[in-house]
Amino acid sequence: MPSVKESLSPVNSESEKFESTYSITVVGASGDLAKKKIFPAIFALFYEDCLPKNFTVFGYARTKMTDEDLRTMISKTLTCRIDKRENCEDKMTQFLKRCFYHSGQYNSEENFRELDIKLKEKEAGKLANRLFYLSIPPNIFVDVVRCASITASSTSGWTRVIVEKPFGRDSESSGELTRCLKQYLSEDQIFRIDHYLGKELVENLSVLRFSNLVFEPLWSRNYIRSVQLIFSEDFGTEGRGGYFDHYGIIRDIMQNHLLQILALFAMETPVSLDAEDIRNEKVKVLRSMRPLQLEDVIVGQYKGHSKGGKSVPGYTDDPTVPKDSLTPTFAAAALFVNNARWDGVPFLLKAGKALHTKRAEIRVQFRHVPGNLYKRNFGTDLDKATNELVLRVQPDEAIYLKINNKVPGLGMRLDRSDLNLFFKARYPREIPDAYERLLLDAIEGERRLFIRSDELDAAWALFTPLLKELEEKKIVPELYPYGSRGPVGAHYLAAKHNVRWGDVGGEES
Ligand SMILES: NC(=O)C1=CN([C@@H]2O[C@H](COP(=O)(O)OP(=O)(O)OC[C@H]3O[C@@H](n4cnc5c(N)ncnc54)[C@H](OP(=O)(O)O)[C@@H]3O)[C@@H](O)[C@H]2O)C=CC1
Ligand SMILES: O=C1O[C@H](COP(=O)(O)O)[C@@H](O)[C@H](O)[C@H]1O
Repeated sequence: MPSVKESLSPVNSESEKFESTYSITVVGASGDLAKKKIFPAIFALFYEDCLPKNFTVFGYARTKMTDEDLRTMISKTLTCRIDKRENCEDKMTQFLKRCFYHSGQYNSEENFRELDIKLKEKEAGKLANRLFYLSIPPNIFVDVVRCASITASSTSGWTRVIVEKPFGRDSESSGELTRCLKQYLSEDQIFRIDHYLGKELVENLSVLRFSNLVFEPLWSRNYIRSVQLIFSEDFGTEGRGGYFDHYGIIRDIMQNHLLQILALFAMETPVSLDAEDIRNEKVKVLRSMRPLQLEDVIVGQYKGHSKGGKSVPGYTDDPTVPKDSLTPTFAAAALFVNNARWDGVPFLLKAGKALHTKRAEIRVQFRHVPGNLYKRNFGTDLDKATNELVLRVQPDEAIYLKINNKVPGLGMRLDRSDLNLFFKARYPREIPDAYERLLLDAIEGERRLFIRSDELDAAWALFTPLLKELEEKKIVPELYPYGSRGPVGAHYLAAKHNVRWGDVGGEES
């Protein structure tokens, strides 16, 4: 099977009949994610000449649309990093010629056979590789996979399926989903996407650690005092309340995005960069986690308020959310990896909607310098003198290290300063969206950034008992005002583990 890059190279007419064709079928093409992320990512890959020569894009959904309607939808809703580039319009015109639409039901074998006929027309008897992107609610994943797989055996190339989260709501439903999908697909055809793994700084985490001798030896309980994984959004669940109320912030962000980052952060050195070697190490971390207790977690929910004639809605003001909903829109948790490397180190995870800022970061707080010669220069608060390594995942990607430095001049005054790698300044080019990287990886069969079923099982095994307890005991979330820094309970949780949240220490902390 030629790689995408090989198939980008020119071919002579003799070899043309052995060429591969590629198709991406976006199932749920009329939906929010397809418009916001998937079509823009496919177009960006096309614009950058990263897609194979013979590729076709199909949209599939129940909504009645023509090919032209889909094209109009794509060009009208397209906002991506490319859209201000030169010759974007020409490229768009070329791109749209490769986009087609088929309307059908998600459980209709007949409708998928019709799609198959249209795909075959484009494939023109060549080796046909098909990627299906399931951008649909999870209750119809299995129907679609069943119908799409009927035609898979009649194609000569590979068939792969990208599955969007949520992969179930707990161990049981996730296990059931995996079993059902595996009736029709093998594990290596399933690409479970966690788009945080496709973010530049998350990929860079392993590079930073494993290719820099100044960091790798420090990566353990001997030097690291706490690790903080923080996700905050400055908007609420507007427009997605119905979905969100069934899941909550722990399932929406913590059990997947933050836990995946934790596993990557804490894993042992993999044998190689091969997908299976990396995923083997991640799964070991997930299986080594100490079971989560209720007292390790605090939950919150945002409330509305009005200020100066402006009002913001609370979570339960959303008409699709029950007035008495206890679903958390904020959670903070202390997790521990029970192994020799991380014994006793708290991994503090925090995720919240409707907070004061939109940010995602990884913060590594180091221990105090033993017998610090300069301790009297820091007054009584030695915490202010600890080094901290921050990977700002978004916005404005950056890696910075907080160090202590002498303020120039006479006398001895120390200042906490940053060694700062600000990506925009160092690399003045746009960073591809996570969906671009992940789509390209799926086309190339690179599984490193996708979730394997045993990783998923381990992630749910960790969170399911906690989620059940929160729900059975009807734990009432602490209310916090929309646009605030979240519930104070999060500070008590950190204090219990003798640390402070690094993101609330100052203006540009
Ligand atoms: N939106 C986002 O930001 C994110 C979404 N996701 C996940 O991606 C997937 C798609 O998300 P999103 O685009 O927001 O979803 P939508 O609710 O927009 O659904 C996508 C499409 O599926 C069809 N659909 C919707 N509800 C039903 C239903 N009950 N039964 C059958 N078909 C239905 C609709 O198409 P039609 O009626 O034309 O058939 C709709 O356009 C979901 O699994 C979601 O959890 C993950 C991360 C972020
Ligand atoms: O998976 C999800 O992620 C988004 C946040 O993604 P980002 O790339 O914009 O940071 C979040 O809003 C959504 O609730 C969740 O389902």
